[in-house]
Amino acid sequence: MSSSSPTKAAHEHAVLLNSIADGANQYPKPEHVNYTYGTAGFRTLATKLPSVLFRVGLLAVLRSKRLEGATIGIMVTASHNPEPDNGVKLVDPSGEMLDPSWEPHATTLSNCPSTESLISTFTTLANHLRVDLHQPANIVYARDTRPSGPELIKALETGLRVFGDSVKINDLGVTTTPILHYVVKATNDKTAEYGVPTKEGYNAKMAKAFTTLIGNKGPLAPLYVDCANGVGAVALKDFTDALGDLLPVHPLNTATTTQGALNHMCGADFVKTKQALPPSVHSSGVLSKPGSRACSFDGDADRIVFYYLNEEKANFRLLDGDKIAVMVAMFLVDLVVKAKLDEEHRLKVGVVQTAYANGSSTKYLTSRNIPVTCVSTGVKHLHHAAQRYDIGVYFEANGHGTVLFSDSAIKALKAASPQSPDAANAIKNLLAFSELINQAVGDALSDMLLVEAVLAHRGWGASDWDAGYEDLPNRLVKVEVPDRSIFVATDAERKLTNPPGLQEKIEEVMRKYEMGRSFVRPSGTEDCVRVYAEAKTNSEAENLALAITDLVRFASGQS
Ligand SMILES: CC(=O)N[C@H]1[C@@H](OP(=O)(O)O)O[C@H](CO)[C@@H](O)[C@@H]1O
Ligand SMILES: [Mg+2]
Repeated sequence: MSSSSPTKAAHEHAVLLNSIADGANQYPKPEHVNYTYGTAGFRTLATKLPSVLFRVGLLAVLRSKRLEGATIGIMVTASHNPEPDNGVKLVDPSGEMLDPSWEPHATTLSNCPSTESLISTFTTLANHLRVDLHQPANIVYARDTRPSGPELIKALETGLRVFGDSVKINDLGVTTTPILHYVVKATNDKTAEYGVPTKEGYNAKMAKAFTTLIGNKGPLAPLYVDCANGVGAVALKDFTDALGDLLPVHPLNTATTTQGALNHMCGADFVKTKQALPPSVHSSGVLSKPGSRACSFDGDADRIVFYYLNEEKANFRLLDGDKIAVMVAMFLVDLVVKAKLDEEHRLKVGVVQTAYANGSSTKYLTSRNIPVTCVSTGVKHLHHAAQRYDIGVYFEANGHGTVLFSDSAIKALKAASPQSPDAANAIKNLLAFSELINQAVGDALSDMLLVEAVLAHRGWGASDWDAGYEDLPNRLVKVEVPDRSIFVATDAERKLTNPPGLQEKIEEVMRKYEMGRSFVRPSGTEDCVRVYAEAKTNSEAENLALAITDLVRFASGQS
């Protein structure tokens, strides 16, 4: 579009509104559905989402135009949720989640009941946000393997195309959430240092960093990877083709086109919540060989958990996000010490957790003088808190996390003049880790390589890694309540301020259990309240969870 004359501009604006109306009429909003852009964007049954996708397309273009054509990402996925669900979230130019101040705009647009109200809300929004509609826009999008993906992408593309030639689109096809984040970040990186903004660029960058880190320590022991029958299977295949035989990867649960298979009885969420092997991994027998370890991705490959069978009793042992954070933070602290940077450049390594982190992990870190910050659930909170350290390690217990290196940390490492070959080696490795680890978002594939690289450097197997600390037995319970909005949490969601009096009751019950800790918060992604409980023994954790669940039911009017 050009703005050569006021009449022409008015005409172009009218044409735009007409084409929005045409598109909107193809994708009417279903009645009686109320959408919210939450922690993970929009997420619900896929059949309810076409109108949302069309409107998200409009919003993404507004955001890109507002940011002078910076590339905005759109990911169509419902992660670990069941196959009939789907979802969509926006990615900001830095590769981070959409700026929270724009979340309400997404919610407002998606809830306009008619084409007319959509047009008027769009116009108001564009004015209010001071978007110059003549600016160009750049959008990159991708989807996971869900069967509903192609239809939803069509709706999204209809939303993008109403702007005509002013919008450039880059369709990454079927790929993981973290690869989409990587491409967004790399595309917007003016220095072109982050990497080539393609899937191939991602694979090449990681293969190079991993090769630097493993050197002649490879080939490593075989690793079994449960891909949750999702997009991780596709990405893993592409990556291992690029890597060669340094890490012999054996993918499991790769049935990406089998109906109903996605996340079904497998994947990181299954393993973490059931605290058990996926039956398919169990029956494959791959873990019965002593020293074997495996990991599970979730449906869009942004989470990972590891596990193995302990040798004496063949008991299942989970190595979750907390175990990853602890091992990685301890290792990076050691590398920083070895790097012997000058006092003024000494890098501060810190860990960010949520209230779901196992109490033993927090205790282990703090007793070793590693600073720990606790923040509210949701990656955006962790990510921002991690940015306050030179090297910020953040993981949710469920396996979603990464390690952020600040710009000044990278500068200090690049400028350092090492005093010894050991120091030079530590600096080289720290820089290689900063390349290997996805700087935009938690990434199962990158985290898998991170864990394997640390294990290789330590000379550890899974049981050595596990030996650091013993998790407190814990339970996570989903409680369905008539109205979860009455539950209001504070203090990084460790306490409730509402319903009145409930927090005192929770604490009274908690005190009865040795090492008991419990908290209640409304979910940001599902219509439920979550109860977390941990205590010294399994049965105490179970009983504490039951007692707190009863309190929650009672407080919400159920008996
Ligand atoms: C206990 C738990 O695992 N909560 C998950 C879940 O959030 P809830 O707000 O608890 O529904 O989904 C989020 C998005 O994927 C993830 O960040 C978070 O860790
Ligand atoms: Mg996920």
